[in-house]
Amino acid sequence: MIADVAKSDKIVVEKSTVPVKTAAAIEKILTHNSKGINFQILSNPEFLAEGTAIEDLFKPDRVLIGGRETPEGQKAVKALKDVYANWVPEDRILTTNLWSAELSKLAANAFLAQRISSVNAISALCEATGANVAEVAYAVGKDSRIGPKFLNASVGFGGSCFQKDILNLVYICECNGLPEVANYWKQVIKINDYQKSRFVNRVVSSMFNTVSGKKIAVLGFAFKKDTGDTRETAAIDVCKGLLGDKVKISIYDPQVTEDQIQRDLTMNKFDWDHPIHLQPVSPTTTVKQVSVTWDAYEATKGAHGICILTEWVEFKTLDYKKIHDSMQKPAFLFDGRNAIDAEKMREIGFIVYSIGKPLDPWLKDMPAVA
Ligand SMILES: NC(=O)c1ccc[n+]([C@@H]2O[C@H](COP(=O)([O-])OP(=O)(O)OC[C@H]3O[C@@H](n4cnc5c(N)ncnc54)[C@H](O)[C@@H]3O)[C@@H](O)[C@H]2O)c1
Ligand SMILES: O=c1ccn([C@@H]2O[C@H](COP(=O)(O)OP(=O)(O)O[C@H]3O[C@H](CO)[C@@H](O)[C@H](O)[C@H]3O)[C@@H](O)[C@H]2O)c(=O)[nH]1
Repeated sequence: MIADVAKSDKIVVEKSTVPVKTAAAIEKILTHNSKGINFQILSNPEFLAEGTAIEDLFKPDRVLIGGRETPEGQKAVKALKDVYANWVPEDRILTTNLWSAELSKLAANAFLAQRISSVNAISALCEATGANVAEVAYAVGKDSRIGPKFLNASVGFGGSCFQKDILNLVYICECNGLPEVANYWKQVIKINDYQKSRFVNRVVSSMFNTVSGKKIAVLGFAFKKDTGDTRETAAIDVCKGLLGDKVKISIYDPQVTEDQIQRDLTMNKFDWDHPIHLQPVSPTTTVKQVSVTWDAYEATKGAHGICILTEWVEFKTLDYKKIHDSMQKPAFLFDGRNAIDAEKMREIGFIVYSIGKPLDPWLKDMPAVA
């Protein structure tokens, strides 16, 4: 512990995303072990996103520093502010009290995830009514009070942060006797789970209500493009949902290894959060119905359907005519990211499902039961 080795006063900075009041716990532990040394705890949450980490570091929307409202606390805040001031404009460095900084990080992620669940909820209604979610999101986002970012309907948000941080927020609400507020935020996760199962149901119902014995190619396994991270990726739940129906799945992702995919599909939810030596995986527990390829054409060869689950740019420029020729007919394409031009795919001969877009007559005849 830092208290064991510190020989002079220290500033301790929380960078990780933590429950509100964590600084108070750290402060207590350090003070009780301090041997006369003073510790100032600061909250300085990290807002970078994967895939854009360096950009976010150099040009952050804001830097947030929370500290005690005492002269010592404010001195510590200033010391950290001076470090950031080397490359971040001063008006982007916000200073608050400790609890505001800790809570702002959780609130920011909850708001971001809520936007995705909101547009995903609307995507279900678009499919039911013939509206187009891209047009709706564009029109809604043109309102400057709402703004255009983070309104892309998808198969569901993933990543190590959103779900964990909302559950963190929910837990804090419950601990503070606020069950209504807790339930409000829980709903963001419920809609995300609903979106993933809705996608699986759409795949199964379109393919004559069963995928048993069929081959599905999954293009993209990472939780978003430009990362090999698979934590909480929607692909895990979609693959597990399909595997319930004895499907054969062939997966291609430019950044994710076979080992990682097998581990994800055999592991229980949240087990990835444990140290690797405690993870319950052995070579005998691989999923036999799943194969992993290093080529999109190999993955799709002989397949009955394709699911696009990550918006990798290279998926836009694949030779879909060649892919269609190599597939079983009718050939299905389920685009969980609205990543490709559905009209062009229809011209090639695919039966296409795009999240939140007007449905093919084929899909209308086979409504998915969510
Ligand atoms: N990944 C991101 O893009 C990102 C962005 C902003 C904030 N964050 C936050 O940063 C923190 C780290 O995220 P990450 O993606 O680097 O995670 P990570 O899983 O890669 O790293 C977490 C590390 O903490 C260690 N750890 C876990 N529990 C521990 C414990 N009880 N005691 C000591 N060590 C423990 C793990 O062994 C691991 O080395 C999280 O709080 C996350 O919410 C992450
Ligand atoms: O319009 C959108 C935007 C994102 N997503 C999905 O949402 C998830 C999260 O995306 P993103 O936020 O870009 O990635 P993260 O790296 O998880 O970053 C989030 O989580 C980090 C960890 O807390 C924060 O620091 C960042 O600010 C916050 O954006 C991914 O599955 C995306 O595909 C959508 O489905 N639709």
